[in-house]
Amino acid sequence: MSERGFGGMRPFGAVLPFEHARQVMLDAAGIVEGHESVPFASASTRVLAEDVPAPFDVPGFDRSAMDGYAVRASDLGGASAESPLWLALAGRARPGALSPVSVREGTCVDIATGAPLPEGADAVVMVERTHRDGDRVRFTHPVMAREHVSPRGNDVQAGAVVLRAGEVLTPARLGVAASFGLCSLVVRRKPVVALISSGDELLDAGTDAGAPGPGQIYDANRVMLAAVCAGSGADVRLLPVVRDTLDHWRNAFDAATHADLIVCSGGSSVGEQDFGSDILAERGEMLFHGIAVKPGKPTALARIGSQLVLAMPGNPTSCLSNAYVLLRPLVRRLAGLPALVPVTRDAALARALTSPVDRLQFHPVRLDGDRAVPVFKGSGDVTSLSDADGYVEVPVGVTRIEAGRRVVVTLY
Ligand SMILES: Nc1nc2c(c(=O)[nH]1)N[C@H]1C(S)=C(S)[C@@H](COP(=O)(O)OP(=O)(O)OC[C@H]3O[C@@H](n4cnc5c(N)ncnc54)[C@H](O)[C@@H]3O)O[C@H]1N2
Ligand code: MOO
Repeated sequence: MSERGFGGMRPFGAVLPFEHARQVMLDAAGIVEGHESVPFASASTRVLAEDVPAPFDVPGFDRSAMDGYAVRASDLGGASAESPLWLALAGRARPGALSPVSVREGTCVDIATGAPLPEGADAVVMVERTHRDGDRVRFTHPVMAREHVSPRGNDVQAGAVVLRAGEVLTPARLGVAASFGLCSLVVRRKPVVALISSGDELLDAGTDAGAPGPGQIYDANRVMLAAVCAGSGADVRLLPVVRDTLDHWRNAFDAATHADLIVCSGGSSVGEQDFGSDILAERGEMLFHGIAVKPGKPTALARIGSQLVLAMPGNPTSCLSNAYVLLRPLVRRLAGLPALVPVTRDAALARALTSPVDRLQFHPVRLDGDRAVPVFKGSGDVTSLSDADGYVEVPVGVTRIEAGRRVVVTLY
């Protein structure tokens, strides 16, 4: 640990190509074990842990799909505008109860959408196609048997698996579960992600009020990382800011043994005070340190027993850019959520942009109609991404893209 060249600094050796690093990371991650039962109010976007079979038919009875009249189709065979047929009105059928009257030959029943079809009826005629005169109703069209009737079990038959383990709970799927009288579901446990910000300069807005002192800054990374992790299905735990000593790092890691994933920001580079990589080497197995990406090069991944640790750069833009392209897929994988499908836009680059020859660059851009406006200021500038809608990927080997060129923008 203490063997350091260059006056305590350790320069980066070889760094991994971005896609390689991303694959190493995804290969190291599996869905976390464990289930819990959650009420519907907090079930949206959770991942179902078990199949849900239908306990009964839906609808549970032959149901009218229209407001109108329940009839026997055979009674209206010859009905037309020229020779209308009249049926006697026998009563009313309303939702929530079986019809008190049945439909016998020559009669009809006034019925509401959603009401059980009265005994004897086999079709419904929309009210717009009829004319009522006292207790008689005139029909001018024939009707097919089953017309405007949703038969029992038409939507779902009892015993059919309507929701499957591994599916994400969307509003529609919650609606299906609700229609079976359920009010909670068994879902996969959320991965616990512990967030650590490190740096002697950092202030915590929660406890350190007032203007920063000389050389001090407010911690922005934990807030950004927490938002990305929570939006990717994690149960987020914020740990206190870690100061730049190995003992502080050790204490923080001791406090994070419950986490499935530890995400740190700061101290991931090669400086004398950058203990992030030291603690990873001390506690576990380093899977990589350094990625050929801009921003975000000093990023490390390690395994400590069953835990993963992703150590991100302190620079806010580097940290958040990596959170979008690395941390988000990692957390989604741990949570059992499907990989995000990138959403892209085609645009004309508003200004030329440059890129280092040896790193893949995720260059943030703002969309302005058909134009992609580069907005990257610097890795240390917290506003580089707040004005961005997405990024342009500039491959290794490409050092410049000229203004006016068509580019693909991947939205964040
Ligand atoms: N000799 C080299 N030096 C550096 C290299 C390199 O390859 N060789 N890489 C540079 C790159 S690229 C980056 S990115 C940074 C990352 O450094 P660290 O991860 O060690 O981050 P720190 O030094 O701790 O902080 C960098 C910067 O960010 C500020 N910071 C830190 N934490 C927060 C936070 N939670 N909220 C807001 N701002 C934060 C910190 O004050 C620093 O200004 O390394 C380069 N160096
Ligand atoms: O990798 Mo750094 O994020 O370029 O400043």
